[in-house]
Amino acid sequence: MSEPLRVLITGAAGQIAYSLLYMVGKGDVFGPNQPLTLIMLDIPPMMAVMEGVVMELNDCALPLVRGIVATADEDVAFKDIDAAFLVGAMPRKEGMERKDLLAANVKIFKSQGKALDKHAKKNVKVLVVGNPANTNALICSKYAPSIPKENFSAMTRLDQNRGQAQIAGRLKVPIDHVKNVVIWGNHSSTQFPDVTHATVVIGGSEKKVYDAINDETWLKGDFISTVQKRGAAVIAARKLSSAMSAAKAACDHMRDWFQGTPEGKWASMGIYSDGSYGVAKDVMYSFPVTIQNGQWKIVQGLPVDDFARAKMDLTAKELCEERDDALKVCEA
Ligand SMILES: NC(=O)C1=CN([C@@H]2O[C@H](COP(=O)(O)OP(=O)(O)OC[C@H]3O[C@@H](n4cnc5c(N)ncnc54)[C@H](O)[C@@H]3O)[C@@H](O)[C@H]2O)C=CC1
Ligand SMILES: O=C(O)CCC(=O)C(=O)O
Repeated sequence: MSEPLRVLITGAAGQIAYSLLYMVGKGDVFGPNQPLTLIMLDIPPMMAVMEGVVMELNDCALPLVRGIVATADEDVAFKDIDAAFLVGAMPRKEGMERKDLLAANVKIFKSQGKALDKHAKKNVKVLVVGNPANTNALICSKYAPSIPKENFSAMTRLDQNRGQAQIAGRLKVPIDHVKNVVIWGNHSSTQFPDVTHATVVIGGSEKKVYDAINDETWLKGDFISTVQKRGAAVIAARKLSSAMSAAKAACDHMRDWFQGTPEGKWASMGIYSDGSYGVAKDVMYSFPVTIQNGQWKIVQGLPVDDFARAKMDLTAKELCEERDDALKVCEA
């Protein structure tokens, strides 16, 4: 067995972390043979709660967990880490848009960017979950100039999972029969969940989702808005934001990043835009990627029609505005 990987989870006393710590600790992300040191960061007023979570984590008796560090000190938390799940941030309440969180949350990611720059391994892989996730990831990377921009990402995997679940439900097939629903852009209500390239195994053969569903009005209407507004629907029902599904999506994202995407399957992740598909540069935009040996590559050459173009541009515009607002907050 190899040396333990040092894995940081921030917001460790919060609701996403409560599921995420267990999933990571039992090997869902780094595999069944990879020992781990779990590092938990939260803010000082949450230390007593975090102590309780540490007790429970110990009581889970997880063989892969070889050490637990629980701290409120960023200098301790970011030391020599291999992977970071940056979850800790304020969640949105009913009636808010995710960008309403920007002023409160972006400063957390400025500070954690600096801590990454100073303390983390230079090949650390960083997943930002805390909202507004894309812009927080961008700010984090800007304050960690010694770490390659490719090592920062924002979570849109929950949106991909939501989209694939909608399709599987409508076609009454198991979820793993649906693949390559793409999320373009921001993890916000402007995102574009795109099924143009998605396929489904149905009746033993692979078909285009578009043909299998055979209802363009739904695919271009309710399907898109259901995925865009799913976070708000969960908040309205639970009075709390998605947590179990967010933790699962964070595991899917990091697992694919560390272990690679299966042959023929794409993952959507918010990554530093290189201008592919005519998208603005210098934003963390969600693209379809394939991953091998820990390196993602944008899936290139997909046809983009006028409908898609308008939606991809709208979400890019929002990201540019968020970036400019966030930089103002950071520089103030
Ligand atoms: N990208 C995505 O798909 C999703 C993103 N989210 C976002 O994830 C974030 C966390 O959500 P929950 O766990 O439900 O919230 P929560 O409120 O249950 O937990 C957040 C935790 O973060 C901690 N925290 C605050 N500032 C911190 C700091 N500077 N360092 C470390 N910890 C800090 C809080 O004390 C709290 O324990 C929210 O911003 C939420 O909107 C949630 C679901 C999906
Ligand atoms: O919608 C929110 O703001 C909370 C959680 C989230 O980002 C989501 O469920 O997609």
